[in-house]
Amino acid sequence: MGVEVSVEGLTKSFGSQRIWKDVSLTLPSGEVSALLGPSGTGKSVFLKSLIGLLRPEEGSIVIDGTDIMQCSSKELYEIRKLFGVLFQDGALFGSMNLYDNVAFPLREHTKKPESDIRTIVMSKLELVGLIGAEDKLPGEISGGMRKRAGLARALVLDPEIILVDEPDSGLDPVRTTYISQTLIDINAEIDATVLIVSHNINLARTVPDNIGMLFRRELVMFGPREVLLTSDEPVVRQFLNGTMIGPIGMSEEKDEAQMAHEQALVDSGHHAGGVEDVEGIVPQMQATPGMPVRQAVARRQERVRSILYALPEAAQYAILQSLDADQYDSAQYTDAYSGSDASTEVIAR
Ligand SMILES: Nc1ncnc2c1ncn2[C@@H]1O[C@H](COP(=O)(O)OP(=O)(O)OP(=O)(O)O)[C@@H](O)[C@H]1O
Repeated sequence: MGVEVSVEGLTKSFGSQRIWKDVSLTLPSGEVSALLGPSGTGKSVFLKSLIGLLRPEEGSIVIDGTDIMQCSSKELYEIRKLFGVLFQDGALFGSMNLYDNVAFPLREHTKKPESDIRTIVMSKLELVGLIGAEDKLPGEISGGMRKRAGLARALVLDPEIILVDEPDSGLDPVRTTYISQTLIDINAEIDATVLIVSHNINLARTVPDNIGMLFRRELVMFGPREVLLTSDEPVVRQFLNGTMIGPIGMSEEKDEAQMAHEQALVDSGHHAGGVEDVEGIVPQMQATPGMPVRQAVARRQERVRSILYALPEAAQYAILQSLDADQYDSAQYTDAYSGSDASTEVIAR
């Protein structure tokens, strides 16, 4: 099972530019989490901080018992071996074919013979659906194939934590769904802890077990998917529906006057863009039939049961709906609704 990543009070600035402050969250072991947020809110900076490529000025990042903010560079080197990272463009070497690109970390970091390397590389290429394309150069294949090759390379050292930066960027909706399915299948197969950074609404609605969102230099929320997907927070609703009406603006956050002006335009008949209000929760994607059972599902059910009372009412209801009726008698929890605090905005992390 993948390891837990626990972030506490993390703050990052570049010079006088504050990116985010006091970010605390825990990526549960072996579950798939997604970090959403408008462009420029520092999602990639967060991801790079987790692997120690950027250094926040405050806070802790505890991975497998080691705080990488405090540890030695030798310890950080060891911790990094737990990670597989898919950068936005796949970050492949342009002069190497896909086989050599995927084999690269094995040749660099292990002493495995070429016969073992071949077995591993081919199995990862098969997992991402690239068998037959081993001899192609990155420049000869589509963006979607480059991403899948980058994913295969991120997997060869059997990572316990997989970080994925915008798997959907540059892909059409269908290819985005295919790569989403691949991520779920990988989680089923190797039970790694996964963090996906994205602003793709479909992916956010269907892939992760847990969702967080960055906005205005803060983590607005982080928790089971049902919390964000049922949230009434204006910024969350606007983001999920992709409309212009709400606190998120084109280049920076809007002020009250701008919001009032836009609302007046819409009130007088102007289209606010985006999709119709999508209410409720669409089912989460499952591992492809024939793949191993995704262990995260049962673990997560146990986990959300234990924090159910601390969640907003709508999220509690959605979670109860999603739990297997055979295993779970929701009637015994009905009383919990009346006692819960529906105005809770930030949930237990
Ligand atoms: N190495 C760096 N030095 C200085 N500023 C940086 C550095 N890396 C990122 N930034 C700044 O940090 C802010 C957040 O960038 P980041 O790429 O993390 O945003 P993001 O949420 O991932 O955006 P997008 O969704 O558009 O990819 C930006 O203003 C960016 O210019």
